[in-house]
Amino acid sequence: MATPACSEDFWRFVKNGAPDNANGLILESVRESLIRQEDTIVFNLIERAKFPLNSPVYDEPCAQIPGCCGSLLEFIVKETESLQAKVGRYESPEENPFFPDALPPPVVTPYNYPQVLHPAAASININKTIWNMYVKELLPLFTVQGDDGNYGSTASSDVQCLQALSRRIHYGKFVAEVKFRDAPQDYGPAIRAQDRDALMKLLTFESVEEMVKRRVEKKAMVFGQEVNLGDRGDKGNYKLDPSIVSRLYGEWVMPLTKDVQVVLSHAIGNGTRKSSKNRQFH
Ligand SMILES: C=C(O[C@@H]1C=C(C(=O)O)C=C[C@H]1O)C(=O)O
Repeated sequence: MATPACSEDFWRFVKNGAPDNANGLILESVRESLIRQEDTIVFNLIERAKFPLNSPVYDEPCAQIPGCCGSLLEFIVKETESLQAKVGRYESPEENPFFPDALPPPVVTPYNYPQVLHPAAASININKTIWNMYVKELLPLFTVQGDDGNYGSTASSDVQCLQALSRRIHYGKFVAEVKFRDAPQDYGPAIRAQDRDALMKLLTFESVEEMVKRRVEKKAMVFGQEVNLGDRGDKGNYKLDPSIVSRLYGEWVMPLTKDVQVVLSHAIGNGTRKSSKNRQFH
């Protein structure tokens, strides 16, 4: 049977229980993107680790800025997203805003992104969970305690980290799309039955996850080492603790990526058709 031309056709096939051809190449390209995104995440975390925790960025209202009632981080993320929305960032199926309410429309001609995802994918946004994980759990793990007053640079660095983590975790939408397409005979019944455990089992490749954890740890070692000419390498002294990056992936990034996939399958099972990135799921 020929591969359905577009996502809509494909999902009709799934609903009808019709088989589809597996296409390993597609999963391969999704995995390649996830691997490349690791570089961005590790670099961004190394950049953020230059600053101490600087807790006022997160804990205190930014009283000096007129019209701002939340934290400095909230302010900078909202302003960044507003600017980026104008140039069409959130038209991309890879991007999900942290503050989707009242984003301005694009002022540029929209780029014609290929519609590869099921329409329900646009309704999935777990950025609230990602925000809480980053601020409450991750930051205290990889920054040193303290306050150097460098709040603007710290918050700018947080924007990069949050956006990179959000993109990676929401990439679960693409992982789900290719995995469901590759084996509709397995995923179709689990989606229709909304069987979370069965879906998790199908989606999980433990050997891949082990490899991912080892690779990101190695990337943190390579990217975070002191580079000297000659032999004076400062071995074992890293800008970011590599074991924390491995933990980040094992405890949060990969489980949340799979959550996105399961939430998507529920939305599909529930027949979510009309959707908008303006909805937050928790
Ligand atoms: C992304 C994949 O699916 C799952 C999620 C993974 C991840 O988030 O990196 C890794 C392995 C799988 O358990 C994959 O199979 O490559």
